[in-house]
Amino acid sequence: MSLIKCQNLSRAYGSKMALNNVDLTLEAGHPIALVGPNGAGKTTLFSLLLGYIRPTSGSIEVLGYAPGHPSLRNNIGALPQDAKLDPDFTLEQQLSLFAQLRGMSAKTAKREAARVLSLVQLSDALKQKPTALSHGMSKRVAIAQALIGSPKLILLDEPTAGIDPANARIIRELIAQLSDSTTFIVSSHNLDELERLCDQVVFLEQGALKQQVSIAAGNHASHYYTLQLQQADDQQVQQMLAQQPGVIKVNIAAHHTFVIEYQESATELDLQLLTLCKQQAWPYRLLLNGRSLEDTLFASH
Ligand SMILES: Nc1ncnc2c1ncn2[C@@H]1O[C@H](COP(=O)(O)OP(=O)(O)OP(=O)(O)O)[C@@H](O)[C@H]1O
Repeated sequence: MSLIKCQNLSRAYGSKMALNNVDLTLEAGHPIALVGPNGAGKTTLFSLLLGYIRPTSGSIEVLGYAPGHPSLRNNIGALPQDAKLDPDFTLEQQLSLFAQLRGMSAKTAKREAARVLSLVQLSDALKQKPTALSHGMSKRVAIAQALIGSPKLILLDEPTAGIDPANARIIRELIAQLSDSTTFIVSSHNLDELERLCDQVVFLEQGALKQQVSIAAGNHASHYYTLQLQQADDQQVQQMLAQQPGVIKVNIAAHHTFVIEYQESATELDLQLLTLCKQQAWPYRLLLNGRSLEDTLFASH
């Protein structure tokens, strides 16, 4: 059984199609990235999966059930984009309450509150009220809430938006650590972060599913090198790289950064490229096996 199965899924707000005929099947496993420009329909998809809103047409199943089904109550958790905590209650009180709403006894719920707070490295804040927390800490508490009951699926809408690198790292490490038992779907605009975290990317644009790419180890790395120089005449370098044996195509991905697509048979191209840098006295910054997620999604083919 698939984790998520959407067939011809559409959702309109008035005349606006927020999602348009999306067919999507996702299996449980490593974290999945959900990306797309503002207004692409990411939050709408999350809201549909959680059963907060209903499709205008088409079908949607989570773990074989329609969203909102009681069997999903303990199997799906979420961090909404604008998660808010009640300023008047301690974290222990709030998280215990959420655990009780998921069917736990008061005693178990208290233990669960302590467990999830320790997962986000905030055990010391158990008796504190949200007003005592920084923005990054508040976000971690909101994520702790999504972890209550160890659901099989957790949807995280921009979990690291607006928080500092140290807090973002704690969140990333937590997602990686829990991924054996929970599948995370992470919506974010930070492609570098998603690339480090996720194996699969779902790309929405204007309500339509544009691409579904696998970035599992080596998968999108194959047959691409990314070469970055400290200084270069980009057009000239592009031309010379394109003339190398085994090279299919060279794109200028950014200032002084070249994505080189090559034939499988060109096994020594890395050496060739470094030799060329030396011969031409190009000051090189890095040579990377593969290409960035950004380039994978947005390169013109
Ligand atoms: N409640 C609503 N009423 C009317 N239109 C809505 C509503 N919610 C979303 N939309 C519209 O649906 C489209 C998809 O919105 P959605 O919030 O799902 O996008 P998103 O990909 O999450 O965007 P962002 O990256 O900005 O969070 C947008 O055009 C948005 O304006």
